Amino acid sequence: MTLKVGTRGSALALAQTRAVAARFAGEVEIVEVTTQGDVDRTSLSQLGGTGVFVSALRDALLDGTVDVAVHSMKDLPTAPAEGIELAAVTKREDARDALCARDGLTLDALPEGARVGTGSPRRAAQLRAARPDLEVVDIRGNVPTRLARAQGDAETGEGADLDAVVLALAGLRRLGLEGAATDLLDLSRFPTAPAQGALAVEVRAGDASARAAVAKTDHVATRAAVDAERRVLAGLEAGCAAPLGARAEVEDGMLFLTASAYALDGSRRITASHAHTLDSVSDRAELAEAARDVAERAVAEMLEGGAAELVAAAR
Ligand SMILES: NCc1[nH]cc(CCC(=O)O)c1CC(=O)O
Repeated sequence: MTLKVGTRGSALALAQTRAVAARFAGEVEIVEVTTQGDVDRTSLSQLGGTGVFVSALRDALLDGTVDVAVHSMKDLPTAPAEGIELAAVTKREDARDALCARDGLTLDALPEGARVGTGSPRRAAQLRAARPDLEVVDIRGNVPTRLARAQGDAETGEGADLDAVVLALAGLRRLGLEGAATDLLDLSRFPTAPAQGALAVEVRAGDASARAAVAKTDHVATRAAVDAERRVLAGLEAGCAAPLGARAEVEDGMLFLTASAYALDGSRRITASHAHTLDSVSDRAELAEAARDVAERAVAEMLEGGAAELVAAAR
């Protein structure tokens, strides 16, 4: 039986879905599903609510149009979805954000007052914190559209109205556009969205054959890391548009987590870092417990420091 794999129709979604589906067992068919996020041109920060990219795909899964749904994991709301199980979390790509600037410029080398585009309140706050002189411009659209704002038309170079845009390196790589990156922003100064760079593979709850077909693409350490990061989002009751960065990693027998909440204007950053020592780096139950533990401690510390106020300001 052919496994029907649902995806958004954007070039990025198609590229990443094809890449992960190639590793599923048996025959697969890729099915494009249109989501509200693809249709709506409103600013992401205006759209409100979480998961605009996700619900149409989940509906297609639940009504049997597809057997598997592949999402960018950072676009998934943290609330569990009725009737759906997370069958696999793929090994994370480089999670860093990339500055894509005209003339090969780095963030430090951008001229005073340069115009930098992003639709993400987190990236906007981080940019303002690093370079208060920059003019941060709210942009939307798919990756090539956003790139064109800084690069102009692919052939003529005309029509660029920004000096740079910030995009996820993982997305650029999957599209073969990594060459557009002119500066890779380090994760300690620019922690990225929870789960950035990982893909979520969902199946209908209890569908053992679909679960088995995708099982090989599950990466235990990535699952634990993004679980910890997403627990911070949930613990602060923040949505995907919150000015919140988080980075977790399994390394040297420990699960590390660092998370930061920002004031939208970049004037404040509240950071917490915690680690949990593991007896085994491949024991799922222990990793899940470690993720819960580091996230709980980070959330408590951030709330103590006033993070609720920062996150609420972005609603
Ligand atoms: N919010 C859009 C989105 N969702 C996932 C990615 C690509 C990177 C990833 O898989 O995390 C992007 C584009 C971007 O942020 O530049």
